Amino acid sequence: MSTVQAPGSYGELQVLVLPDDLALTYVAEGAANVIWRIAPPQAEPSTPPPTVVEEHSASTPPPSEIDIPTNGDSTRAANANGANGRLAVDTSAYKGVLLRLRKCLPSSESNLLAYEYLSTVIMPLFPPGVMVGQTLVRVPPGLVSRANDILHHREEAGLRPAHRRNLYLAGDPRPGEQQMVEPYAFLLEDMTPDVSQGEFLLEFKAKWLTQSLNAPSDWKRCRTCALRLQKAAKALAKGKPAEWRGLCPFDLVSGHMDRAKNAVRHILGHPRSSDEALVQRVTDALVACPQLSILKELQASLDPAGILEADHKSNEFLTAMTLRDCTFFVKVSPISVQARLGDFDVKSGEGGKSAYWVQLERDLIDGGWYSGTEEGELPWKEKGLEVVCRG
Ligand SMILES: O=P(O)(O)O[C@@H]1[C@@H](OP(=O)(O)O)[C@H](OP(=O)(O)O)[C@H](O)[C@H](OP(=O)(O)O)[C@H]1OP(=O)(O)O
Ligand SMILES: Nc1ncnc2c1ncn2[C@@H]1O[C@H](COP(=O)(O)OP(=O)(O)OP(=O)(O)O)[C@@H](O)[C@H]1O
Repeated sequence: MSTVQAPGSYGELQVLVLPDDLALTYVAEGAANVIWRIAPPQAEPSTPPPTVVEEHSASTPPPSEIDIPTNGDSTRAANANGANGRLAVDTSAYKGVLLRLRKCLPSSESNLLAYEYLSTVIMPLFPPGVMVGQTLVRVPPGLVSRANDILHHREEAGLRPAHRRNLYLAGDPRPGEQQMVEPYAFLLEDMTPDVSQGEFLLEFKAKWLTQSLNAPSDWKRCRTCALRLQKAAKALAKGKPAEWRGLCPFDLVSGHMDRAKNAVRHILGHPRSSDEALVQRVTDALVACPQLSILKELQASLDPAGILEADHKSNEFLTAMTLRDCTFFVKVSPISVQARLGDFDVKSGEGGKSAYWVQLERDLIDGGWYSGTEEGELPWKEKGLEVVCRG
């Protein structure tokens, strides 16, 4: 796929249908989605294996596969950017994949729209193998209902994070459950580390890799550090603890080993940050990975006017904002470091977000957060603790 197609011009899409009796295990959740490990149901020794759900040629769709009619005329399988451009799914065991089910959050996009955006806008921007592989699948309502039962049980047992309670999965048709239509879900390339092999997973956002074009010419801080300090000052004013030291994206892409290592120490966190060999290994891998330079270039080229002047309805600008908010998943093993990009959430600028972006930028400029002239007795104003970024 080498051209960007506008959403809406999407071709006929072949989508895998998951069996509704898959075994589900809760893995994690964010604000908008819950991640599950899936496995075939326990088969009786004499019964045939469960319905095989995998890719077939367009001319011979299996019974478990459906076509979504759309307004284009091409046919494509609903897979996005796995190791070689497609996510291979071992459906006999669903090995190497996780299931992502969407919560009933009205502000989030439907999975079909999210997939359309991902495959027509985002995926063509990257070479194969640099994104977390994703596949759109159809989920039977019974599967969602069982997943919701698990969430209810976890909540009753006090196992669900407090700030995630009272929000359940979309697509559960049972009366009494939160109602939102969502027939689709994603299979994701599983980045879970094998801790028994000494692996661990790092998750971080590289945020703004180039300076905001609206920052004053005598800026001392990058957009990400300026905003972090502004947020920290607000928290401190309310008597809350605040993390004001963090990853400076400019260090990561500076081309200077010492600065890049400093950024990686923030990503690794304590106590891993004091393992110099590990810091060096992860830094070498990140500075060599294609994702950072691609993100940096795209963020700049897709937002050439700056957030105060940009057309906030243009796909280019909105994609630049998406690329400033995507997540790095970095699996570190004793012998390798594997980086993938994920969480390319569609930004629409709607619901007051566009106005928020403008106001935030004005506040950063007018409040002196870029120039380092903000008012107040703040911890980073002490000699030796100043937060100053370099381009
Ligand atoms: O405003 P920022 O730069 O702090 O980014 C927001 C993120 O904050 P963080 O990465 O923690 O600094 C924020 O992340 P968290 O919710 O803090 O995890 C969201 O990703 C938010 O996007 P949206 O409103 O969900 O579309 C992000 O908002 P936008 O990317 O739409 O500005
Ligand atoms: N491909 C993956 N491999 C391993 N773990 C994953 C994967 N995708 C997500 N996770 C885990 O699940 C968590 C929640 O997933 P995800 O970020 O998709 O949820 P979300 O609701 O979109 O998050 P947000 O709060 O950013 O909206 C992640 O923080 C991560 O720990």
